[in-house]
Amino acid sequence: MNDPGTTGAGGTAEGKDYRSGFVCFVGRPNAGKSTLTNALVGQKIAIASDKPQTTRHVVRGIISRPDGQLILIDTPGLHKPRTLLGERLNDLVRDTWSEVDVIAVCLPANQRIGPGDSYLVEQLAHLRRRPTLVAIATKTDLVSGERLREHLLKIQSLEAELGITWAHIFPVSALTGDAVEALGDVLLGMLPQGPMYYPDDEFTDEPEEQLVAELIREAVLEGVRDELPHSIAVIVEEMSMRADRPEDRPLLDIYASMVVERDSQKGIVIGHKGERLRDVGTAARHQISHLLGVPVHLDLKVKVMKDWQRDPKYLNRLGF
Ligand SMILES: Nc1nc2c(ncn2[C@@H]2O[C@H](COP(=O)(O)OP(=O)(O)OP(=O)(O)O)[C@@H](O)[C@H]2O)c(=O)[nH]1
Repeated sequence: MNDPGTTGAGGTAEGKDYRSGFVCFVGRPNAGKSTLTNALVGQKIAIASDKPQTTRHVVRGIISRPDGQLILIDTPGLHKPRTLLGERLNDLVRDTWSEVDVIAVCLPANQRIGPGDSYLVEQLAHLRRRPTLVAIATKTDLVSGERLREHLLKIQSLEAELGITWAHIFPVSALTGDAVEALGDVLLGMLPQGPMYYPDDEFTDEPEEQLVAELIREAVLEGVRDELPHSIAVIVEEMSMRADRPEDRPLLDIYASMVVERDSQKGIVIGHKGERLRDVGTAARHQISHLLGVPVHLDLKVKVMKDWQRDPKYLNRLGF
């Protein structure tokens, strides 16, 4: 991702000292990743619903400065996979981690570093291509100087324990703003020289649509697995950012169809007075919105394609 020759999205670097690249904040739930993202990004960005054309990754925020651009990438957490989708999501997370320039591990100062944190760092140690690693001690406002010192030493000891090297160990409070600006400087300083990437993409790439289709399918199957195990497919007909939205309130419109094989199945999927369809829509919308990091409007219809599983024309259309 850090080769400006192949990844530029058409933007221009402002002089030869211009740095740009991709940073991913990781850490256990509640570690303070979102709050820190918002603090770093402050007023200076368009909270990104958009992504640079060069990547399939979810952009969480963009910090643009005269001397560079830092693009914060979002990934879901790693979870014990129970389904193929779960495995693919984990693969996607690891792929993303291998491609960014810097991974910043958020370790809240008010909590002991535990097995979950070690597991995460171990996963980073085993990536096929390991980016620069930074440790961020978050929420420093919640602890005493003594406790913070202990926390920082513990973070440092992970190096020997897990076979990694921190390029920096950085204490910060997103709440008070303490050291946030300095963290931005440090992160930007670690990026390679590169182009100004610009977020002007419209979520058109195929893999993302497939992922969305699968999230919808999972939501549908949740309620009807026994009744209709294999009869449901999902087509994402259209996916685009809604025009004319304020920059800080983006909305992604998704038009999708659930495909069933028979008229009788249509009723099952829709449910009494459309209740099931509404529930599925709500569940899927939350999942998609979480994955893509942008609020979603989901328009879900049900279509009957007679015996689609045996019809090559339908199968092609459904991407099998
Ligand atoms: N005191 C204090 N609280 C903080 C700070 N940063 C975050 N918090 C609080 O910690 C909680 C979790 O913060 P988030 O930013 O949502 O954490 P997250 O890592 O994004 O959480 P997930 O989305 O669950 O992964 C929230 O209640 C924040 O207000 C900080 O610097 N100081």
